[in-house]
Amino acid sequence: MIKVQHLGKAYDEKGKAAITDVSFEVEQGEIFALIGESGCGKSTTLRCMAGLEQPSEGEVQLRGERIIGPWEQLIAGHPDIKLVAQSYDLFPNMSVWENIKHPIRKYTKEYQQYRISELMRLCRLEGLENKTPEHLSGGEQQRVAFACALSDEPAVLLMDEPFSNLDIPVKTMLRREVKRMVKESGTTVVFVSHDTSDALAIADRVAVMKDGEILQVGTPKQIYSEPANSYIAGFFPYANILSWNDALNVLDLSDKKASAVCIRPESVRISVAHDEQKTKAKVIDVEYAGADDFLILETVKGTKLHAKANAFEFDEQDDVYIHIDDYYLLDK
Ligand SMILES: Nc1ncnc2c1ncn2[C@@H]1O[C@H](COP(=O)(O)OP(=O)(O)OP(=O)(O)O)[C@@H](O)[C@H]1O
Repeated sequence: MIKVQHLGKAYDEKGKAAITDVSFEVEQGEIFALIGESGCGKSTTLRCMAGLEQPSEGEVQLRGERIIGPWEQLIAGHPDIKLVAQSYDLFPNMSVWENIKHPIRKYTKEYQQYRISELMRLCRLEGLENKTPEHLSGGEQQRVAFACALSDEPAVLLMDEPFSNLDIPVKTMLRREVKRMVKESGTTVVFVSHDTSDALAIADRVAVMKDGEILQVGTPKQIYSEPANSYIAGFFPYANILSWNDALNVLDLSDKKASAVCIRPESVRISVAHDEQKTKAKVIDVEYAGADDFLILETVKGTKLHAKANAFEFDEQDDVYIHIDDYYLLDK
């Protein structure tokens, strides 16, 4: 559906390029996430894909046709591609109904009625028809922005940080809703986020960006369990990225060679019973987080590890024995 080929963008001819040689493809109906730290070039990539930014190099194709940049046409953008910006861009003086109607105002009254009612249902906005954006919660405004973007049935929906500025319960609910709405409508979606949990929760595939370049593209499972390098491995919270020497303190790595080792917190198995076969460690911190508690452990040889465990079962200074169930070797 959409093909990004060797895309490059330098805002300032003398300065560093915002993105360099960015390439990936997105299938029809797929949810694709671009993740990376602030300033790594996610929004620039998205804006080039929407035809709102002129690429310095490379191109973006929609169904095999090049997206024309803003310097080459009078009105920037592409009719089949909609971008939902971080600011939602709703009309403040219009009701929810009128906001959703705006992109399809040229169609017949009957079609408008049918389409808006369908979107109100799809985006769970029933009952909010007459409210203006200022009287809606953040999550509701986000759903209205989503309905507006979907109203003219774009082939591709681009979303810039759709889940930021939302509290955790709303964010969790909205991620689930977005996935349902997108899969139900068959739209192709590319969204950007600096939060790996967004990508893991709803994306079919993920691209990790750093300093304007794509480091790895894969399914959430591949990115999580086969990270291409330590940066990607460490981009997920609580990952243990150990130097080779530190790793030797907790793992038998004979016959193996790498520059670093990644151990996920859920791979650190903890027991309290004395066991000569296991590595002795001390609990140095306990972090309560409800469903996902974490311990910080330190082995007798000084290697620190995050471990997932029921925090109520442990106290600081407890002696424990650990076994590493799984790990990944990292080359750089
Ligand atoms: N209009 C612009 N003019 C000049 N430089 C820009 C412009 N827009 C972005 N940049 C620069 O390009 C780089 C990439 O910015 P971009 O907004 O694409 O990153 P991002 O990953 O989306 O960041 P964030 O997550 O903070 O939104 C940054 O160094 C930024 O300062």
